[in-house]
Amino acid sequence: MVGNAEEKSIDKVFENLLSIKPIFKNREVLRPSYTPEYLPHRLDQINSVAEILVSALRGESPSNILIYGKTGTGKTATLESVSKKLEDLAEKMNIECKVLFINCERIDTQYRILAHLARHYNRDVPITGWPTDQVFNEFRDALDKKEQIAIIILDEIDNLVKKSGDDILYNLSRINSDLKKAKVSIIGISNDLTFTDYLDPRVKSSLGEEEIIFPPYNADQLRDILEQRSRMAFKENMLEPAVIPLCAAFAAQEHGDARKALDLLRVSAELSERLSDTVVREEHVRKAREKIELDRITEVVRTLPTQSKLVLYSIVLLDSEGSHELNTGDVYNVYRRLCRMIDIDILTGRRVTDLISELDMLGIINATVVSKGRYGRTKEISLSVPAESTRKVLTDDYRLRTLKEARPFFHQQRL
Ligand SMILES: Nc1ncnc2c1ncn2[C@@H]1O[C@H](COP(=O)(O)OP(=O)(O)OP(=O)(O)O)[C@@H](O)[C@H]1O
Repeated sequence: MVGNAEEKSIDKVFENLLSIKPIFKNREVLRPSYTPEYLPHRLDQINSVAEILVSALRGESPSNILIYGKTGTGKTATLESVSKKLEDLAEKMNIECKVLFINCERIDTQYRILAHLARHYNRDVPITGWPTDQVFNEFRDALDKKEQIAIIILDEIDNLVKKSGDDILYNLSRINSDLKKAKVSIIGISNDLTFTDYLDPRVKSSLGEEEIIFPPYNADQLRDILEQRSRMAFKENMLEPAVIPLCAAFAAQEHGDARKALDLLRVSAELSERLSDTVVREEHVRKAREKIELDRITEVVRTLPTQSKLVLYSIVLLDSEGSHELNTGDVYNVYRRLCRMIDIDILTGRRVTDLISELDMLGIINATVVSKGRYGRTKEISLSVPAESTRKVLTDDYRLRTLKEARPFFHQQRL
């Protein structure tokens, strides 16, 4: 009997859910993996890239390019659309020209990049084990079998250089002098304007033959981007008029990131859908913004090293005790107790001060240096994130689990 009733109520659940009028026409177009055919407010950058790459259609190797811009400014999307157009035209004109996209966040060593390139030209290269020279020769020989142009795009090139140095760039930027038939151009895409400081000057001048900057979007531009996407994503009249301007304004405050604006719009609509609302409203946007921020904080806190988690937990405990003007000494005292409780090495006061600065940089706490006159300087510390959810994420870590029951400490009690 009970089983039957349950079955019926499950049927009802689906019935109810299906009776809600869907807000989305196509949710996928709001995801970062989707690139629209037309990119508003990137015409100048599209023209600059195309003016350089057009040489490939004349059988010449285009100049190398360095592309800079903050995250979410459309660098990858622009390069993807220009590359696709270039390859289509090359095919029509019977020119052998391929654009090879490499994400250096994932493929982040010289060996892996060369192996990836060699495999693209059907060479069998093991995942590890060969000397790098051999992999390089394999790629070069495969490429040079016929007249062709390879445009290698190294996305997130700053990651590659910081992790593995610039040998790969040195080798690739000199490859043309070794090739008889084929030609290679390199395009590096970076979020970090200063990454070329890490490069050998020869690599720097060869890679940076051309430089293109992608500025952040302002609120009006983000609004156009969201309008374009929402026409594809939503059924008609599903958004209240204030929704898109608000998403655009929030994202413009966070360095004009189109990815953030699109995420905010998608999460707002998902929230409205979950609340069985008929349209997306301003309040959904505000709630979605809080949810995204909380998810971000949770992820940052969850992935902190144990020692930083202990420092943060000390601040959370002091905060829950109602101490509003915490200083480094208070935090250090509680931190030492926590370390003893779970039998973990105690770091020096100086090191803990460094960890406090790192938490400040991550936006989890706010630490301001204050002068104590002849007693030197200290930091006044406060939490920038909600204490309860932070405490929960911290004690989800099995090493800190036994601290769940730790009572708030009285920081006046010096050790
Ligand atoms: N002008 C634009 N028009 C429409 N969508 C855009 C535009 N610029 C960026 N986007 C969208 O914003 C998202 C992020 O863009 P993209 O990945 O190109 O940024 P990026 O500058 O390469 O960022 P990152 O440096 O983090 O990789 C993608 O979904 C992309 O389609």
